[in-house]
Amino acid sequence: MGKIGVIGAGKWGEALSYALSEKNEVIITSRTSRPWPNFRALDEVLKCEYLVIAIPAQQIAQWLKEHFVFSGQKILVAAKGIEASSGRFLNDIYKEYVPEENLAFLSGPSFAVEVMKKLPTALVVNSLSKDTSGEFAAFFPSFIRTYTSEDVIGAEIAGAYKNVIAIAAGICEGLSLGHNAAASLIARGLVEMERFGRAYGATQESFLGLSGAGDLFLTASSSMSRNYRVGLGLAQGKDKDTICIEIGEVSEGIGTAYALHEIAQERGIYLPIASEVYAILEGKSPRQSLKDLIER
Ligand SMILES: NC(=O)c1ccc[n+]([C@@H]2O[C@H](COP(=O)([O-])OP(=O)(O)OC[C@H]3O[C@@H](n4cnc5c(N)ncnc54)[C@H](O)[C@@H]3O)[C@@H](O)[C@H]2O)c1
Ligand SMILES: O=P(O)(O)OC[C@H](O)CO
Repeated sequence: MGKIGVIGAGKWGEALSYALSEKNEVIITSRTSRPWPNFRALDEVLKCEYLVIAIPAQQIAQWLKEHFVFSGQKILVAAKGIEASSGRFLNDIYKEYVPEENLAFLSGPSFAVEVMKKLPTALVVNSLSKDTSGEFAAFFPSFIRTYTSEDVIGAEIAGAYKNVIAIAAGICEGLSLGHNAAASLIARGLVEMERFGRAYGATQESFLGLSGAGDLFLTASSSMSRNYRVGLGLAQGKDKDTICIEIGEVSEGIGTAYALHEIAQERGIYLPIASEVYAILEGKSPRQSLKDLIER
């Protein structure tokens, strides 16, 4: 198998580098140097035929502008989020630099810490090009089952939106609202995600499978999720900046909630849970949000 370059050595970049090393030669780079044998300078990694980019959604546009040079690479995007400042999906950002047939997007339930332990995992590689999705899917190790799909927009929306519902689920747990409320929130969250996706031409299948329901069930039911932990913090009355400092890792649900709020306003799409998450991030009382959702 060919050489794969991973860009971004946060939790997910590190886990993907580790997993992909089972069958491939993998090198990794990041802003901060790491004492790993396969750590290399960005220039060298950019020369790889296949790149896996794990830089968060809120930073990727700037990073591409400053550092990326297209020379025919195929790229697997590992981030899950919508750009808050513009409401742009990752596909829209990347395709300014890379032909769409060279782009693939990774989705599905996948905590990095479990991948690092080689626990069984199932993921979807989504690309408009069957060749590109097939090539990336074949790179994954034996403990990761991969599927392929052409529903790029569905996978992207599902992966980003579930982070916002996970924040809501953390709030639900933090307020001790019980299992009935948690299950209702997850179920209605899935309906909301799918309705939003449909407005962009996504298929229902993506939301019922690993990219949607699978990742939502994982993230919205475990304090291993950073987004869920943001919700726990909000329920305790902490503000988002304090919570982000305490967590110390990226929570894509925050930026994505702001992006969804903007899109919902512009396009007149009904997103009750995401709208309440946005309002809570802006300081609304979680109990008032609950009341507004229940009495709606
Ligand atoms: N951790 C997981 O379990 C997991 C699983 C699936 C998907 N993801 C997604 O992967 C993405 C990355 O998450 P993570 O867990 O690695 O986050 P993390 O907080 O562990 O690391 C973020 C990484 O991004 C890099 N980064 C941040 N700003 C940058 C910039 N301006 N330029 C270059 N690099 C920059 C940081 O240096 C760091 O290496 C997110 O979109 C997340 O939703 C994470
Ligand atoms: O820890 P989170 O909330 O960023 O979630 C990580 C992954 O997206 C789970 O699939």
